[in-house]
Amino acid sequence: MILGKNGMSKIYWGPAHWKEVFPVANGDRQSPIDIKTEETKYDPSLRPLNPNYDPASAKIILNNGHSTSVEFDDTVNKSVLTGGPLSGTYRLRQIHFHWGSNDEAGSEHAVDGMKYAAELHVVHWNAEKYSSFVEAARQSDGLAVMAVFLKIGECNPQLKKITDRLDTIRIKGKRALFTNFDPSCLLPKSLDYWTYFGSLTVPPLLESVIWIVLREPISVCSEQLAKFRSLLSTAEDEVACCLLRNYRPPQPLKGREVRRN
Ligand SMILES: CCCCCCc1ccc(S(N)(=O)=O)cc1
Ligand SMILES: [Zn+2]
Repeated sequence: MILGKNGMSKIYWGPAHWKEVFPVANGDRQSPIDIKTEETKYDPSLRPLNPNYDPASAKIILNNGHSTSVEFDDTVNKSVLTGGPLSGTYRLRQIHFHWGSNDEAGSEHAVDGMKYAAELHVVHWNAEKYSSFVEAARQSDGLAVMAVFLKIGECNPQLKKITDRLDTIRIKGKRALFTNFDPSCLLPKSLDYWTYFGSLTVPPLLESVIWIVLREPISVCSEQLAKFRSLLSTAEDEVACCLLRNYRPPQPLKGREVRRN
């Protein structure tokens, strides 16, 4: 572990320093990106997205210090994503969020330079070809992440199921039971999407993600976002520090194509 002058591990120094520990940060297929809609290419071979989730797969909600996630049982093919740009069946692993210190920014992907207030990531892995999430995370077609933009507006009753539990997992490392939850309830009406080949947006930044970015945002109100910002990035025995922002800025496209259905 490389420690910085303030004794913090370099990872927590933020995106500008990640390349010192993870050289792939300067790779050819890094995420997120700014999607320039005029340059996206219609691809008739892209199929409709087909998310098929069982609410019983939901297990726990946790605060890992850099986001809050809901973890699902991915030992069987009970909650899967097929269709879209994907060949084969990708198994649901977890969902998590990215947000900013105010409502003006917080999403990781941008659309024509515009950032939304937050972004939901629905993380799946290629269980047809690989035997575990960690193995899949090292393969170029190992992961599929569906990104949903959160736009400031009406409070979102479906998101309330998550924001109402955040006060029980304020401290890094805390987890709580969280079941009977189908993440499809957080998807917009339209499943139209952009898709491109990219990476994890946090260390180890592995270039193993087929990104599927939904074009229609869902709504979130300021009060709900404030609850995400009140999560702590610190553990019990540390001086409390709020998780005010956890988004990586857009990365160079390096010639990649962004397709749309
Ligand atoms: C070898 C273990 C890898 C754990 C990677 C966990 C992770 C999953 C998704 C994302 S995100 N923001 O790109 O959707 C980031 C990190
Ligand atoms: Zn993410």
